[in-house]
Amino acid sequence: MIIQGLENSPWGIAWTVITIFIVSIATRSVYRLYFHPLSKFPGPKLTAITHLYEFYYDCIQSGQFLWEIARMHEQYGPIVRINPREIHIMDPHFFHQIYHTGVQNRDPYMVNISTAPQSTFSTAEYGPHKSRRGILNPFFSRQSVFKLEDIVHEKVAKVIQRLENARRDKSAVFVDEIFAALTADIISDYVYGKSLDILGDKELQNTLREALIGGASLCHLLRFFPILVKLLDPIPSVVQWLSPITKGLFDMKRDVELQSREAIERSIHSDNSGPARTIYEAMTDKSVPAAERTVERLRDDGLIMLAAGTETTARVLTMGAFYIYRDEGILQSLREELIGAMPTIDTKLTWTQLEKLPYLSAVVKESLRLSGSITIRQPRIFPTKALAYKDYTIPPGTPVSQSIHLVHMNPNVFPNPEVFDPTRWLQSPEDGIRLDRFLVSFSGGSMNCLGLNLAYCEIYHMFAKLVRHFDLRHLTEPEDIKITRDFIVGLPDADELKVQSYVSNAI
Ligand code: HEM
Repeated sequence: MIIQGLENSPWGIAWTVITIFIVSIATRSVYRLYFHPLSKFPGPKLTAITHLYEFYYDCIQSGQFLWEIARMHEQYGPIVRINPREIHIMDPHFFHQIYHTGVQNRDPYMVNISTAPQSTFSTAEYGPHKSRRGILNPFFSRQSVFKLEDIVHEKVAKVIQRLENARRDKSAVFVDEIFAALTADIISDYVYGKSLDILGDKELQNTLREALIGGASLCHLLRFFPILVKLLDPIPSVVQWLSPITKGLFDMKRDVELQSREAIERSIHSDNSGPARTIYEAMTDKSVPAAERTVERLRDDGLIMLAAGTETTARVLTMGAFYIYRDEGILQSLREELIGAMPTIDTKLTWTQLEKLPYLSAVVKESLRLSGSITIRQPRIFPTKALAYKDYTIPPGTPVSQSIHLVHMNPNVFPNPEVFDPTRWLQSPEDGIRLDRFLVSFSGGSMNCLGLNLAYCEIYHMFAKLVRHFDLRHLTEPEDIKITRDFIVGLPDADELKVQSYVSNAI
């Protein structure tokens, strides 16, 4: 259909291409608006037509789409079509109907954020995910965490020593850096049996954290341009050019790859008798299909465990420490309870004993709620079943999500959601409300967080020791840590969450 009279001119060809492009966009838009299976769902017309809406808020406006989703719900109600193919629900009572243990897949576009395509996290389909996850589960059960609790004790003691040095020197510390060193040291010890020992480094040089921040900066681009995930390994320079802070990510990948090669090498010469002692031993056991015992598989799961186990828990500790010391009443209530349970500062309690302390438990929950540890939504796809919500039937194959951060900031469930108020957790059972159902930091169902027991164990121990030993006077203000952007984890306006404080002895 070249325009008459212009058949052989470059203009004629250009016009034809442009015309075909416009007609195909117009046809697709009409289909998405009026004939698509999601056409009857509420939402702005533009989001129904194009992914550019989401692209604009996340890639151009720097991680803002989550807040745009909240605005859409204000206008259109609890169920909204947030892009041409996805439904978002904002109803905390419906969270566990989306995230449950039945057959469901992850959204293949969303898993690209991990930069580790062979990991369990990036395994979108239910069956393959289940078999990969089955190998890792035993290492993160409550029983396994109990066995390794000494690692947590030892690293928490190192944090206390560092804070003691800062107290003595009267120097201000970045508590976020200390907590990220703690969690990185624990998870590296846990996964490899060899700690990164960042807490032992004078400068707290944390390549793992740098790698994570670099990787997270790419997350939205990777969703929209999955080809970039394929370029990560063969042409890292392209990705580093797009985002220079990703250099740490590639250094990290190389390190983990080396560990993976060594583990595979060891497994070839091992007689495989007795139960696996380390995660890598389990992943290279001869009972695992050979196609799964590859360097890429070990590397990518190793990377995800290190990544997922570091910044998330560190944020809960940072946010919690910030709020505990900003409110004299909260600090005193917590300290009184801890002094009762730990008569001297050297008293060593177990995680199970700490869990029995009601005020500490309430502080842990409130810290999890407000930490914004994972802000990115995690859509689930029901491959064969339709999902009913109120008068709507969501067709099988549709990605459906509910953002953890929006559940935690819902004023109907958590009145004054911006306020750090541990008493809401103590009051709710008295009011006959099961508030715990709405604490969904670790998501839910069979694809939920693998490391939640380890995270709880770390948080309980660190808060107990911190408050028993020290007072903190923050130089950071609440507006500096207010979460305004979503880059997998919640970020403030600045590129990193930072809390700086002076340390003194607990009074
Ligand atoms: C407070 C700290 C943490 C929070 C808030 C958190 C939160 C989450 C969330 C929301 C998910 C996504 C689940 C989904 O798709 O529905 C996840 C997945 C995951 N987390 Fe955590 N996490 C934390 C700590 C940890 C730790 C300490 C580890 C240590 C290994 C860990 C390992 C993982 C892994 C491996 C996955 C992927 C699981 C899978 O695909 O089966 N996380 N986490």
